[in-house]
Amino acid sequence: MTAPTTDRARGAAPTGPVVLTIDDVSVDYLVDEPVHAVRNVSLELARGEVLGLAGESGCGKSTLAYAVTRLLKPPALVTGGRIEFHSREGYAVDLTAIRGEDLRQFRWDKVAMVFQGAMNSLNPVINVQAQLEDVFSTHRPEMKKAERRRRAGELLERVGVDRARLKAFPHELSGGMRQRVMIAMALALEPQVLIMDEPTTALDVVVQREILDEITRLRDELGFAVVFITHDLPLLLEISDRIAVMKEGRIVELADARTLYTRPQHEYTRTLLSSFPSLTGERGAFVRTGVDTTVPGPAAGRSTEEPDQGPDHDPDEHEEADA
Ligand SMILES: Nc1ncnc2c1ncn2[C@@H]1O[C@H](COP(=O)(O)OP(=O)(O)OP(=O)(O)O)[C@@H](O)[C@H]1O
Repeated sequence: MTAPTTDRARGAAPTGPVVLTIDDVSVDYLVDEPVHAVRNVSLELARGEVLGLAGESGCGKSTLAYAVTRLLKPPALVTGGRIEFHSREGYAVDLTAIRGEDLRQFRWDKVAMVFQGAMNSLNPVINVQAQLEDVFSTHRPEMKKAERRRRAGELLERVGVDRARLKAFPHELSGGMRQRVMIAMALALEPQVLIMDEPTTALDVVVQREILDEITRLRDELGFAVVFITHDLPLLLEISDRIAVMKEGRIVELADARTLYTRPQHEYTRTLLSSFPSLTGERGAFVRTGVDTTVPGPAAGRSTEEPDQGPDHDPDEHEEADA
């Protein structure tokens, strides 16, 4: 087991078997003035959990994701640490050492990714069906054409897109649908870890919410773990089991979502929480739970907690959100 990142991380160990261990990982960008983008980060991801990675722009979230997926390119250099994948089948893979064909096989198969703007990386001249089938031709060469075809249709429906869209070209789909196709591709080989870096940022809020619900449902159904990266802390509070807060390349706090929200320990986490008025205003409950408690109805009245904002915080100040 890895040593916890900080004292504050101690109460936030994963509950259950670990699928990914990030142990003391550091990444530098070797430019004129080297940037220490990730500094001694240690994290454990439990099988099937959603781990949110929060922090302001430039704190190193994407660099960490790229280190895990081994997609870093020079001038980036992993200067230390170890990343290990623990397979459901009982073996471990040292992701810092894996190379060549092994790495190519590993990626998508065990750990898949959906990045911001991934929807724009679909090939514009190939229809959705061919792009989905291509994942199988590359990684499952033994699969027969009819099987690939069937699986492509199933995948599309799994992410909430009608099978009739298989023949569509990317430009014929909305942004949300294209992002769903990317999620379908990432899930094609039933990976055990899905890394999502701002996957819904470019989409409008309604579509964003639909896709988040879909990801949560698929996680429940398929049991993969998710590392969900965004600067949008309210969103993470909604969807994550645990949240790691990153600042200047380090994880400064790691806790389950509720604890992080109600009892933030680190000054920076408090600052981050308070920078989202939606979390503390009367609409806070909606932002956190998706249930609008300001509108009378069956869902109204669901209890939510307000964050501990330090000694000056007046607990009655936001009582409407708790009503
Ligand atoms: N190719 C590069 N060369 C030099 N420095 C880089 C490079 N890519 C990223 N950095 C620096 O590394 C640090 C971490 O960047 P990173 O993109 O990982 O942060 P982030 O938290 O993902 O930000 P964002 O939310 O804006 O995507 C930043 O200081 C950034 O300027």
